[in-house]
This record gives sequence, C-alpha cells and structure tokens, in this order.
Amino acid sequence: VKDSTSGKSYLHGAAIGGGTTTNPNIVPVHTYKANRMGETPFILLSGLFGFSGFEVETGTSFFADPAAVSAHTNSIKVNTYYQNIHKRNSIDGNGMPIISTVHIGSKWNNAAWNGKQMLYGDGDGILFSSLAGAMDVAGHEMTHGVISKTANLTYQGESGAINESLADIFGALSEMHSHGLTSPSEWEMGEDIYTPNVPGDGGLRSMSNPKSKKLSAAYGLKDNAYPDHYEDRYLGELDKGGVHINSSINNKAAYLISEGGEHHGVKVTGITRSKTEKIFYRSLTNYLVPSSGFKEMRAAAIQSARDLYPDRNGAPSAETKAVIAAYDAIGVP
Ligand SMILES: CCCCC[C@H](S)C(=O)N[C@@H](Cc1ccccc1)C(=O)N[C@@H](C)C(=O)O
Ligand SMILES: [Zn+2]
Repeated sequence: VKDSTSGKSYLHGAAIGGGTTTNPNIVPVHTYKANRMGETPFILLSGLFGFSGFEVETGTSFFADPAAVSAHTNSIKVNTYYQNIHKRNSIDGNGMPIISTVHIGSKWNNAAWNGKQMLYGDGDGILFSSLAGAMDVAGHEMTHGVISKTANLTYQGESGAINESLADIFGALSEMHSHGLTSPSEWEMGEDIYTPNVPGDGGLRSMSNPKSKKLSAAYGLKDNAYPDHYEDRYLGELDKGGVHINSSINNKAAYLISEGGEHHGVKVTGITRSKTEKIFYRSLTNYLVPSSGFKEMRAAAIQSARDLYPDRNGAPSAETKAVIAAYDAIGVP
C-alpha cells in the first residue's frame, strides 16, 4: 500500500481472525476511518506475524485510504521508538492497543489525543494537508497518551505548556530517530503537512528558532512571534493560557541541550539527541507531576542529567552543564 506522505509502499500483512499474540512486543495497532452510521469495524488482527493489527470498516478498504495507512504506519514507528529507545511497551507501558481514527470532522486543521486514542483531521489543504501524514504529529499525540499515564501534566498554563513541549520534543525526536536527521527542518513541527502549497516554510512551530514563526490567527495574537525566552511568555487566557505558545520556550531548551548554540548571551555545548531524549524521558517518568511548570521542568531535567551522567569529583558532567546552561539561556531560574 502507498503511504500518503512518504510515497513509499508498504506491505501490510494481515491474518484474518482473532487471537492475540503471546509476544509482548507486538502491540495491536488499530486504525480505522471515522465510522459512518451502520458500518461496523471489521478487525484484522495480525499480531501473530509480527505485524500490528488494524481495524477497518467493513466494506471500506483500508488499503485505499492513505490517511488510514499513514496513521497506522506512523503509529507503528512511534511505538517502535518508545520500545527501542525508552523500553516502553506502548502508551501505558503495558501493551495497550494504539487506536487512531482519521477523517475526523470536516477539513479539521488539527489532531488530538482524546484520553483514549489519537484523532486526525484531514486539514483544509491550505493550512494543513492530512495531519495523519506527519510522523511528528503522531509522535506528538501519542506522547500526550504517555504523559497521561505518567506525569499527567495538567493541560493549562505552565504545566500545559510543558505538556505540549514534551509532546513536541518526543514528536520531533521520534521522527528524527525513524527518518534520520535529514535536515535541520526535522526540528520543525509538522513540516511534512504544514501549508502544502508553500514549499520550504518549515512547520507550524520551530524548536530550533521559535521566533522564526508567527502565532496563527487562531490565538488572536496574529503577527506575534512564538517566544524563545521565559520573560516573553504569554500570560493571557487564550489557548488555555498559551499551552501551544509557551511550549516553544521549553522546546528551545531541548534544542539547545541536543544541538548546542548561543542564546540570549548564554553558550550551550550540545550533548546530542540520544542523551537529550533520555534526560527528558526520565524527567517525564520519574520527576514531573501534574502541577509541574517551567521551574520544576528545569529541576527535573538537571536531576535526570545528574542521575544518568553523574558528577565527577564534585563537578557536574558535561551533560548536566548543558542542561543548566540551556535553562539559563531561556531564562528559567
Ligand atoms: C482538540 C483540541 C486541541 C487539541 C490540541 C492537540 S493535543 C495538539 O496540540 N495538536 C497539535 C497538532 C500538531 C502537532 C505537530 C505539528 C502540527 C500540528 C497542534 O499543535 N495543534 C495546534 C494547531 C493547536 O491546537 O493550536
Ligand atoms: Zn498537543
């Protein structure tokens, strides 16, 4: 089948019938189109052959629906990332089924995690093409699932911005892990599906240079740039207190920790993506709690770095130094 994004063809094996695999590493992945009245989903469970199972509507061919194929393929890639890199078996760490539904709403320019599954809009073809087509979107939404099973960060204000930022961080890093860091545009969010008619304009948000993007009119703050420093954080009520706005401040810290750079006069020596993702995953699963904001995010990341890359004869490791410098650089005390 053709994946609508990469254009690559995938062979999706499927065994008709029930039965769950005994292999804990195979997680049934269900992808189906939004159910129209009267059609019942027909389950193809193919865990036995190392493929993931998927669910399609009776009479509607999964194979003819690029959005369903993309949502399914991206779910597998993100799940593989969490299993291989963080030793986490699916969203709950316990092999729970990963369910996606595509064609949500009409020309919906969004995707979401509804507490149980991922939902994808088709986009309006101007702002977005089908959001199921981007792996970093799948990684973003699936990470909301992981967050809900771990720190469960409250989705508003500062904790909501950290929630959104971690969703972007693991969305981007899982995509880079799977596709390789082909270009700096991988530190953009949604670059594969954002403004399909405008080539080369990156994604909806930039982690490497948040200010390079203007806030969308949706937040009623047209022409404001995304912030890249805590002093420039948005303090209003729009967007649940700016969860998609202030997330860029923490995104910048993650970018600096991984890639290094100089920001607001502070120099950070990067420690690479593979160490950065370990520090944030440990922060998420060991230290952050529902009310955690920027200050607690800084402390959790520093502690996680110390745990993973211990001080040597009383001096912080290079990894810990990078985390401290990055949070200094974005102005989080
Ligand atoms: C239903 C209510 C809104 C849910 C918001 C979801 S979690 C979300 O954050 N979606 C992402 C989708 C995305 C991800 C990566 C790249 C591009 C787009 C998001 O950023 N949504 C923006 C458009 C928003 O909701 O403001
Ligand atoms: Zn989100």
